[in-house]
Amino acid sequence: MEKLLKPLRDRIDEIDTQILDLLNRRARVAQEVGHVKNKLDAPIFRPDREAQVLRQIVERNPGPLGNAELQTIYKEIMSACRSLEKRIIVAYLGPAGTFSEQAVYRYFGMAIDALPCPTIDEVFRAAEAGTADFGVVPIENSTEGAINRTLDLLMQTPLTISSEISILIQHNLMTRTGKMENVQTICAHSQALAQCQGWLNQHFPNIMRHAVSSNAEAARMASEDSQVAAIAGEMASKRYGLQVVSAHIQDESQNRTRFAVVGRKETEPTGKDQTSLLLSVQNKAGAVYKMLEPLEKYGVSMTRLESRPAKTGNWEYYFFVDIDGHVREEKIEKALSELKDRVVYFKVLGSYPI
Ligand SMILES: O=C(O)C(=O)C[C@]1(C(=O)O)C=C[C@@H](O)C=C1
Repeated sequence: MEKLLKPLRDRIDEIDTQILDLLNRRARVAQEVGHVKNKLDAPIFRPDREAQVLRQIVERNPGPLGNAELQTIYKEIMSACRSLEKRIIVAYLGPAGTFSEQAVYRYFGMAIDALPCPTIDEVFRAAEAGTADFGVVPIENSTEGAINRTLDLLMQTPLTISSEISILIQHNLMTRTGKMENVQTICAHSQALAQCQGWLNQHFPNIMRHAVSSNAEAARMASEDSQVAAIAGEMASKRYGLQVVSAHIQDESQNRTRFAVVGRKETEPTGKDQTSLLLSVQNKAGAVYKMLEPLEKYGVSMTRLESRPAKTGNWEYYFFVDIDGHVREEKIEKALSELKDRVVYFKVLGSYPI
């Protein structure tokens, strides 16, 4: 067999030499881009440009490699090139090993410094103060609903949303050995226990369940105690050296969490963007309808409308609205300038590629 493989592997080696050369050529050009940006004091990370590169890859892909796999590879290539310009710091809701951390690496690639923060407030503060270049915060979970603290902080922050990431939340049951023989307790965050309730009732109805501060904390406990099993995501199993007993045990197979990337710079238009708005109207009949009328007039499609009770002031609700398009597109500008006159509170949270 080795004889048959040898010539094929020689060809792979040869191609790898070429790829290596091309990657380093690409990296040197990125370094030049970095020098130009430094001179002009321009932002190093450009979500709009990275989105464009990823779209081009899909458009030009002749196969047999799949689009999603190539995009993963390209995210890492750009992450590595970007880190030669500047290694960016990304704050997120810690501890390490959570789905938030997974979202950070999925979006920015591995060549960054991830900064775990104890609360969502701290994530915003780190990005506002410049301790971090960006923050990654959960906005909404498809089974648990909106993350209220994030929505409240988005209202107050000077930061803008520069991108959005959606992560499929897949829970694994894990122990030190990959077996359940000695396990007395299954630990996880209360939300994870809730999301896996049906599966746990069916498979381990007699093992005690214990809610802890995070799934990563459960994984850390399981790594130190063979009587503990943890429910957590892939990142936690890697970080704490655990073996998977059973993968993807969540009751809802399409359990997703959306995260916002918040930063101090606005994202440029790419031609395929979304804008997030925060609005409020007086509590009068037909006010919400009137608020949205300009969107219809200019043919702007709304992809999300979520209401939150206001805590102060003379109105009762504020609305998180996502629309298709970038604030710098003419039709969006027109629609928003009319919409502004019909509301008591108006804030553009950010425009970013979809
Ligand atoms: O085009 C740029 O502005 C670059 O800095 C290059 C590059 C890349 O590797 O393609 C790297 C970082 C930016 O976020 C966008 C793209």
